[in-house]
Amino acid sequence: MDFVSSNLTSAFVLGTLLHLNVFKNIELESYIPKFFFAGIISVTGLVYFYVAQTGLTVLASATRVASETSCLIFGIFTSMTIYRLFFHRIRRFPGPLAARVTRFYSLYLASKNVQYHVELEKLHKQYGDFVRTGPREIMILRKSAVSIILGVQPALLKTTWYSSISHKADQVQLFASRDPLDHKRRRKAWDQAFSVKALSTYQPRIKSKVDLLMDNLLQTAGTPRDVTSWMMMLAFDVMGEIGFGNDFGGLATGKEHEAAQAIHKHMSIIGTVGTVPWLLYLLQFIPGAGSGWAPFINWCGNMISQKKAAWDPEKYPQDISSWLVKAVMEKDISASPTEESLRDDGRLIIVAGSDTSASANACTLFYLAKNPHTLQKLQSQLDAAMPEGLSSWSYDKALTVSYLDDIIKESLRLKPPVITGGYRLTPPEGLQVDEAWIPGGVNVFVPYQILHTDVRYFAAPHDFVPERWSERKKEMGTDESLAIPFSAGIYKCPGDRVAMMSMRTTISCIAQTFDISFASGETGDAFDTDRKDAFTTVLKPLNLVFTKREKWANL
Ligand code: HEM
Repeated sequence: MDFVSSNLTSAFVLGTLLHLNVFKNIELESYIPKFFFAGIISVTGLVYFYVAQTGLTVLASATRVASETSCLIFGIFTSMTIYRLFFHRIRRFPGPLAARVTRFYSLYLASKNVQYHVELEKLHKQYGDFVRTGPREIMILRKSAVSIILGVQPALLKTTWYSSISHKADQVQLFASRDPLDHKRRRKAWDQAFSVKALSTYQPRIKSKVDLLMDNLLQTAGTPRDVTSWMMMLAFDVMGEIGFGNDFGGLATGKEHEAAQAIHKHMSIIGTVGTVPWLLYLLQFIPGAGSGWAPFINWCGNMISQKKAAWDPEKYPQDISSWLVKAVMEKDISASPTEESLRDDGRLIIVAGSDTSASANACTLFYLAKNPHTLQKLQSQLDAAMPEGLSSWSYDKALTVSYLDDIIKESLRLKPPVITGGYRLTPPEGLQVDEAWIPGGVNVFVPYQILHTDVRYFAAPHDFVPERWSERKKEMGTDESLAIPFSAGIYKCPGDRVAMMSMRTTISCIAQTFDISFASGETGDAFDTDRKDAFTTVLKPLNLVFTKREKWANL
């Protein structure tokens, strides 16, 4: 064998050994940038070595190094493919062949129509309750998996999916912190921001935003309104207000703020590229790739700076960011560890609270338009609680109308704003879910929407039946703990109560004041079936007509 062929063979063997002894045993995603940069340095160094030691020209050296690098990479991928197909610890779980080999198969499925949840449901129907959806990932469709994966103590770690910005807990927001101790510590500040007392300061300010919306709907009553867009503007204004004491001006101007536009332009990237978490992570190293986010990042950054400048230790915090700033200023153990992570926490307030609430409200209005008898029943209960309509509205009275909650719950069951989510890592000792033993170090998830519409767990699973949560609960065998739109366990949404408060306020005011119908030419079908799964939901426009009820003709 001549020198060149022996080098190529060695490179191939080295690639195989690298995979078997290093890559196979670590969370590769976390190290990809490091390997990438180490690779560039090694390649450059090797070209230099050949030029200096063998007298080859730069071009000839580069060509030789390119061949050797190709053989090394070929060795890595050959070993990886054989291992993943035939020797991997989850090789016995069924799933598409391509998904066993590479995460790019998920990227392919998600890119088809940004409806990864639809593709996952097809896989569930084809392969059963335990499906290998990635080389090291299993989707589980079992009731028992919910408490095992999301609820056990100590909690399972979040997967590398959450590290698309950084793998260092002190550089990122709470949601992206994969270190359980760091998360537990920081979660305290968030939970304080959603205490009963804090919520009572948010409630009138949520109502003031809903009032703005109501003024608008009253002025344009009888004409079609795109609720997808208006619920988005409402949600951003609410989260701006209770998050930072400063809204986005959407309801006042009828236009989406540039910070909100910045988020929405990029959601489908998260829905598609997010299926290969390390790829999403690498994207940020491309110069200019993140520039589209700038208006949003700047808005939140300015807000945090203002909050810090205006910090008054004597004053009760008036918004969510003030609670986070309070922890930092008082050097509390729950504080975001760095300025960078505090700013990222600021962004989390808007990202986590706005699109989710907007989607929940828009979907609930969709179901009320589609089910006039449900709307009428709700109206009569709201009328009984608040006989003077809007002028007699109070949050406490709206709370007494339990059918309102049944409707919201049913809408969240059928169309959870976080459609899939909740990716967790099995502990080193593995996990037992019913008859299946899942080895350690495997990514697992229970897709919320598919679980919520499983006929084994919900009777007439695709029908909108709010009564399944109350008078028909027994007959329909409804299991409360299975509908988990806010997830469960220690990573459960801390904003669930404020989200419910916001939804109750919005839906009760609108439903008591208006009859709701589809606009001419609107069937609601595209809205119903073409939701995009971008972690949170991206909705199609939905044109509804809000007609003032006869009863309030003089309003
Ligand atoms: C209908 C509205 C909402 C829904 C359906 C919802 C749903 C969820 C879900 C499913 C998660 C867990 C995701 C995962 O583990 O991968 C989550 C986390 C979170 N949500 Fe919400 N959410 C809503 C509104 C809000 C609001 C209004 C806020 C307020 C800022 C908020 C703040 C958060 C935060 C901070 C987390 C991360 C929690 C942690 O990692 O400990 N959410 N949400």
